[in-house]
Amino acid sequence: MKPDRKKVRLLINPNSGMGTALDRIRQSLLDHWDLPGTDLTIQFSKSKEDGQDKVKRAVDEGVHTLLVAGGDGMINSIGSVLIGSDVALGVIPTGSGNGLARHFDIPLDPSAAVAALARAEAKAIDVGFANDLPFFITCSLAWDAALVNTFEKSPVRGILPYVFAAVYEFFEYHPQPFTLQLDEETEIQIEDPQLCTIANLSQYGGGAQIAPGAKADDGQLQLVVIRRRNFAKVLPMVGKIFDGTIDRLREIETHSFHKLTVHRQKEGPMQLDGELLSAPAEVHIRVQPRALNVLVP
Ligand SMILES: Nc1ncnc2c1ncn2[C@@H]1O[C@H](COP(=O)(O)OP(=O)(O)OP(=O)(O)O)[C@@H](O)[C@H]1O
Repeated sequence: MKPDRKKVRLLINPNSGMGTALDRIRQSLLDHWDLPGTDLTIQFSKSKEDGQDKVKRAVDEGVHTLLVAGGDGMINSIGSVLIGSDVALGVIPTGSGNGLARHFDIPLDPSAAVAALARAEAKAIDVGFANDLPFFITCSLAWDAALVNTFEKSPVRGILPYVFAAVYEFFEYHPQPFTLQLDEETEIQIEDPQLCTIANLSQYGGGAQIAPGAKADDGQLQLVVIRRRNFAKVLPMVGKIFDGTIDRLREIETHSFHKLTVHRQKEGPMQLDGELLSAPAEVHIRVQPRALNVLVP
């Protein structure tokens, strides 16, 4: 069914630590979205599967705008169903990292986000795929993936446990050699890759900008690689990642590409939009240009 502009649906992740945000989101919806003639419905996404079923139904029912209150993991699971559709995805950030919302300057206060999205335009953004699994923000394959394992065990969310996990895994993670085949033209061999991130948007979340120059709709992805260094050399990089100047460091290699194959010696961790998976030794990355419509204020 063709989307009907009047049909707006809000899907809420009750697992993403919303606290009192729900009341404020409700009020902001009434103020900015519940206009005469609008068919506004609110649903909860109890799990990834439940959310995806509800989104499929929303698409079938001709919903035009799907607002999602959740973190980057939730956005990934819901957005995956919307790839290639005409539905506009509006992100109300209630997660801990909120990398997608930060990239697009969507207000981090959920009720302010609801208001800003009411005035936003839909913009088609690129979607990355790693072994056919979609990602909108980043995919990581080395220490930058392994640290998510430690972060997920932390009972608290936010930037501090993330930094703690990064330091802890810095000493635990043992790099394995990677061969990187970019667009069938360039081959790069790296004996000791510490960090190997593929970025569609600029940051992991929490303000940590790993690819400050990444553009959402340029039809390309960015590969960012850092070789193993001693801890004293890595420490100054932390400030650079937060002030958006990490790409000026000599130690960083950045390449834009459409297609990339990563050959590792053995299987290893993979991070997709903040979620940790185990991936085989060979990972195929590609981009689908302008495949997802996102509301950008
Ligand atoms: N569609 C979904 N519906 C309900 N829960 C989901 C969905 N997708 C993921 N989750 C789970 O919800 C929890 C919170 O995830 P979410 O991505 O919303 O927030 P977060 O992880 O704090 O945010 P961020 O990724 O921005 O740091 C996780 O346990 C995640 O596995």
